[in-house]
Amino acid sequence: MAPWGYSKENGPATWHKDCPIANTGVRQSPIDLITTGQTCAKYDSNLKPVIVSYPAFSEATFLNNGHSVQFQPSAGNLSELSGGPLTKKYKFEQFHFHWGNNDSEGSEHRVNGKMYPAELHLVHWNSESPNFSSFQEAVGSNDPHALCVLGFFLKVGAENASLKPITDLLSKVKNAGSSVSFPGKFDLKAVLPETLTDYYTYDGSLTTPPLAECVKWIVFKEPIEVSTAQMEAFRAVDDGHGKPITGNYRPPCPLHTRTVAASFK
Ligand SMILES: NS(=O)(=O)c1cc(F)ccc1F
Ligand SMILES: [Zn+2]
Repeated sequence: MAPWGYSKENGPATWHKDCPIANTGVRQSPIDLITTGQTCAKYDSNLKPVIVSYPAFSEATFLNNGHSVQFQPSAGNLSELSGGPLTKKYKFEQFHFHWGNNDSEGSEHRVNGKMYPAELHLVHWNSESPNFSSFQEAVGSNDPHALCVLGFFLKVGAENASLKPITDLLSKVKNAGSSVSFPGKFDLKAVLPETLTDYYTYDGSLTTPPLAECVKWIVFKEPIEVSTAQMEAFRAVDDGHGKPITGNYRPPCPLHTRTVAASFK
């Protein structure tokens, strides 16, 4: 079977062939975050602000893996996540993006059916579990909260100076399989909104194969602005089959018996 992707031949509707959980799973991601009505997100006053400790990364690789672009710091990175719905401390692993080929599509999560042009995922793994001591082990652990992914919507507006070092590098990883060592330091904290208080949170999965159901999702209400030029830079990245990656997002999955909590009214 051709490796998975987002085309007609190998896209989300075909993933169940190698990954049955795509169709049988009851906590798959992404989902449509509904804010009113029956199955809507429920305000939980116990939900605290998310706490991130992201010292500027000094050593990292930026790569195009054919289905996204990913920023991966060296193993020594000390970036951590806690607070919010979490009871443990999580270690930062990588961040990557999902985007579309126009501004009306591209995000994986949706809000009342609305898609944003892109979505940033900050991936972390529980560094306090006795059952695993690496990201890869965490993914294979069957622990329901082995991973925590922070999702931020991107919307088109002013140029994002904090993300410019990343979007300026996209042309250097145009070819699938290419990677560059990130020049200088990158301050991820500067990319995020000041306050990480307003978010949706629910139990879900990886949104690409192996679709493991091990993710505590935290999706922030407040989008991050990027310019049209910055969005266009994502759309020029190739998928390894001579075509640009122009829609590396999985459609929303059924909620089943899950509930979504909101940290805000
Ligand atoms: N899109 S995702 O954040 O669910 C994700 C993160 C990984 F580390 C691996 C696979 C994934 F699909
Ligand atoms: Zn992702």
